[in-house]
Amino acid sequence: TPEEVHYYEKLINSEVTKALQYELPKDAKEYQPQDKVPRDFGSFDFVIVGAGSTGSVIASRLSEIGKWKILLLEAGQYPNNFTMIPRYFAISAFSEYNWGFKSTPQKTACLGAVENRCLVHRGKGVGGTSLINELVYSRGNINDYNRLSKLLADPSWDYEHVLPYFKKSENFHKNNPNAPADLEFHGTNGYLNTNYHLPPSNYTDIFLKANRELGINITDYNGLNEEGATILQINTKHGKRLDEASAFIAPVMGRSNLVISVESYVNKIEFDKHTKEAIAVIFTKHNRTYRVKAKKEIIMSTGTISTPPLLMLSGIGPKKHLDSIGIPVISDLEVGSSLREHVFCGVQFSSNTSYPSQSLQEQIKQYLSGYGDLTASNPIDGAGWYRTTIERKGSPDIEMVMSSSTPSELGKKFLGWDDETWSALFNITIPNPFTLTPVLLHSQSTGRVRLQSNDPYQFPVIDYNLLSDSNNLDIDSLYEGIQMALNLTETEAFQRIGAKLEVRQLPACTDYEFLTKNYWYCYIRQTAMAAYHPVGTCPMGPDPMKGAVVDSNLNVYGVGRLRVADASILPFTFSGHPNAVCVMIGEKISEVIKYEYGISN
Ligand SMILES: Cc1cc2nc3c(=O)[nH]c(=O)nc-3n(C[C@H](O)[C@H](O)[C@H](O)COP(=O)(O)OP(=O)(O)OC[C@H]3O[C@@H](n4cnc5c(N)ncnc54)[C@H](O)[C@@H]3O)c2cc1C
Repeated sequence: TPEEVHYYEKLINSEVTKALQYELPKDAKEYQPQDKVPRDFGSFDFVIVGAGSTGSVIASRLSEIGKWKILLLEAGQYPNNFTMIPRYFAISAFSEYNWGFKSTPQKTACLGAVENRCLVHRGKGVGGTSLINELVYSRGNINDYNRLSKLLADPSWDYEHVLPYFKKSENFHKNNPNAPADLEFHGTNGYLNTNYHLPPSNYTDIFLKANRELGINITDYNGLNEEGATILQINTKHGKRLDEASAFIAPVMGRSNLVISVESYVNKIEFDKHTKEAIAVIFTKHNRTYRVKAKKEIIMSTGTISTPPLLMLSGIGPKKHLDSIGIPVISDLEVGSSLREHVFCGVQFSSNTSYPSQSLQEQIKQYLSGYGDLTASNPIDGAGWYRTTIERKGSPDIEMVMSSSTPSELGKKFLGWDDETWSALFNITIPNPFTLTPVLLHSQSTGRVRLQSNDPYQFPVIDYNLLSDSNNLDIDSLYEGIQMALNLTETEAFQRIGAKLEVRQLPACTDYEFLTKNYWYCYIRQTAMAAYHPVGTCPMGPDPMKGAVVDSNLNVYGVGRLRVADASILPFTFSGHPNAVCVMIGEKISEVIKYEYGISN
């Protein structure tokens, strides 16, 4: 109705204005309580901490068992009408739905960002990071899982065994008849709607044609063969964001055995001194402190960046580090010691084909009918998965994403560019710009997450250490990714739209001859950023002496009744985005728990 269109127009204008003025928080002091002695919040069979992509799935699945009482604790709020608009993910990132973390000043990447800090966008709210993500549904490569199961010596993590969980969660719609889809790899009865953005984009067509010219396969990257060019699958329903809470929790909100407590900031797990079993969780809500007991288990699903500080504050972490800040050690484990990330580095081009522009009202009308620009984070949904000459792990190590790229103040803010780099790259008029962005998938470099102090209301110290491997394999791979982007734009398909490289001399790179290999290496270190896919800070593995934090059933080593289930458990980055993997982890661990308690076979 015209009223609805007017409502959304007002909502969008006000959120954009708010986001432009919004300062990301510097700490979690808003959760600091006024009391000291915890009040009793009762007891539950399972306490799940964090209602993000993984925690939402676990809460939904465990509460299927009517006799189990489940508590889901979440620091943030429920999603709203604005977070539901896929196109505005970067605006939602400048609101109370983002924790607002930043990395330490970096030396080998993010050099064009303010203070050389990469922004570490992490969602806060019921839905977690899936409230602000780009909604691409991607599982990674079959070989990622086979490599994982080998490392764990546990066949339950190989692709054959995880595929049923992917299918169980998925409700796949082949709503674009031209999209490549291996239907036998997709599920159609799950909570998680997966489909294609409509209408199909002409730019995507050009991208696929260019790939075909280069002899590259067109493929369903979530099917048998990931490698090749593709049309991305996204998690939306009738054009709206389908974050994991909307998918898995909204349909079961009526269950009386599932209690969700929002605005509840967990700051500690308590253990029985003798048995070292996790028995309670301490959290603050509306300036008060509470203790809730867990009769069976506590499951930490607070994500790759927030799970390590919570474990460390509770006495689980590297002894040396905990000793240095005066936290008594319960289990000496390498928590937070191997942060891994994807790294992206965009390259701009101009063209002679304009992207059709529409009024906001028109876009809203289409959104309300379930299609159009607002229904995807990136309406150009062409992407490719390729191997460089460096790749040795049997799966693509570069993803290429095509997007439209109209420079904006919000884009600058979202990526954290400093004025100098921003002006050099974008403060120029580029006709009909588009961007090709290679993403490094198999990063060799590792970073870490540590505590600043024993104060739970301070943010963690996040050192990405991107592109820092001594053999330069990471930067070599990204350089090859850029060459792939240049090759693609030299095809007839791209030349027909007049594709032309639009890279400027960056002030920080004037020592290098423009567009030589050395120049590109400088360009990469200036403009490459963390791709918001962090994993690895509580890695699964068979041996805690070799850095593992959890076993392959996600039990934390050295203590009892405590599991970690979120992206932090992945010991290496996959050839894909992590959200669908988190959903699979949630499905899998829920089955494992039901089995261990004699509920399912
Ligand atoms: C901009 C952006 C784009 C992305 N695009 C994609 C994409 O297109 N496809 C894809 O697959 N992945 C994407 N990702 C990554 C993906 O969304 C995440 O990897 C995934 O959501 C992580 O899930 P998780 O369960 O590990 O943690 P989260 O979803 O982050 O959940 C953690 C939850 O714990 C809560 N929490 C944290 N600390 C506390 C505390 N102390 N007390 C109580 N609650 C707490 C948080 O508020 C949050 O709700 C993107 C991420 C970003 C930021």
